[in-house]
Amino acid sequence: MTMATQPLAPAHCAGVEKQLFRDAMAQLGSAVNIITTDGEAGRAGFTASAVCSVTDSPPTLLVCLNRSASVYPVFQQNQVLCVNTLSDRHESLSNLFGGKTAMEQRFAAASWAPMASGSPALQGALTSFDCRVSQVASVGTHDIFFCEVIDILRSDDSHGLVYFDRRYHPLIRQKTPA
Ligand SMILES: NC(=O)C1=CN([C@@H]2O[C@H](COP(=O)(O)OP(=O)(O)OC[C@H]3O[C@@H](n4cnc5c(N)ncnc54)[C@H](O)[C@@H]3O)[C@@H](O)[C@H]2O)C=CC1
Ligand SMILES: Cc1cc2nc3c(=O)[nH]c(=O)nc-3n(C[C@H](O)[C@H](O)[C@H](O)COP(=O)(O)O)c2cc1C
Repeated sequence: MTMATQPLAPAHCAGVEKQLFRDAMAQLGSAVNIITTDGEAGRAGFTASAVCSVTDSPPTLLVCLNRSASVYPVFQQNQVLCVNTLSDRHESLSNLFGGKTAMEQRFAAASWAPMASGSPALQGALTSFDCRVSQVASVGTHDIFFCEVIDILRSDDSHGLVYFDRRYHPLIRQKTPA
């Protein structure tokens, strides 16, 4: 079931300038993900760093999406999505899905396979979490999609990708001693 809550009033953010907030948030290193969906409203995808584990019972993660993004109505209607966590080889793909590029052009740059929900999994992603949206909360400019994970694909041998200080950085995987 999907529940929507009322957005918090902007006054709740008063006191810290937006630029100061962004400059500070830029110091939090984060994984980079391409969030995809496919369904009645069509296919769409965007880059997101605002992804977080919520609970393992039931397995749930969250994704924050700006309601002004062109992809927003598609995600809102489809109610399914796939979180594809990127490897160090995906920097240009992340930029392509980071805005302003036509959707066909975004998807043409990589190979995809549908998960059980219909959402596209990125071939070569570190991990793909196939999800059904279970709840939605609106806060300020963004919607928080709480997503129940219904299937997972993993490919653990690539290096990771971190977004930190407004730049991408490879995250080198240490080999486990035999
Ligand atoms: N949560 C979000 O909506 C994020 C959006 N972006 C978008 O990607 C572009 C490039 O971002 P950066 O190079 O990191 O420089 P930036 O100065 O726009 O953002 C710095 C940091 O602030 C946070 N942030 C930025 N815009 C935000 C928003 N509208 N709501 C909540 N948090 C936000 C993110 O943690 C981001 O890494 C911008 O257009 C930015 O809006 C990037 C990261 C997260
Ligand atoms: C590294 C990076 C991280 C981003 N993280 C988010 C995010 O967590 N949430 C979000 O709404 N937008 C995020 N964005 C911006 C969206 O990817 C972008 O607005 C989206 O592609 C929609 O663009 P469009 O309106 O041109 O379709 C991020 C962009 C980049 C480059």
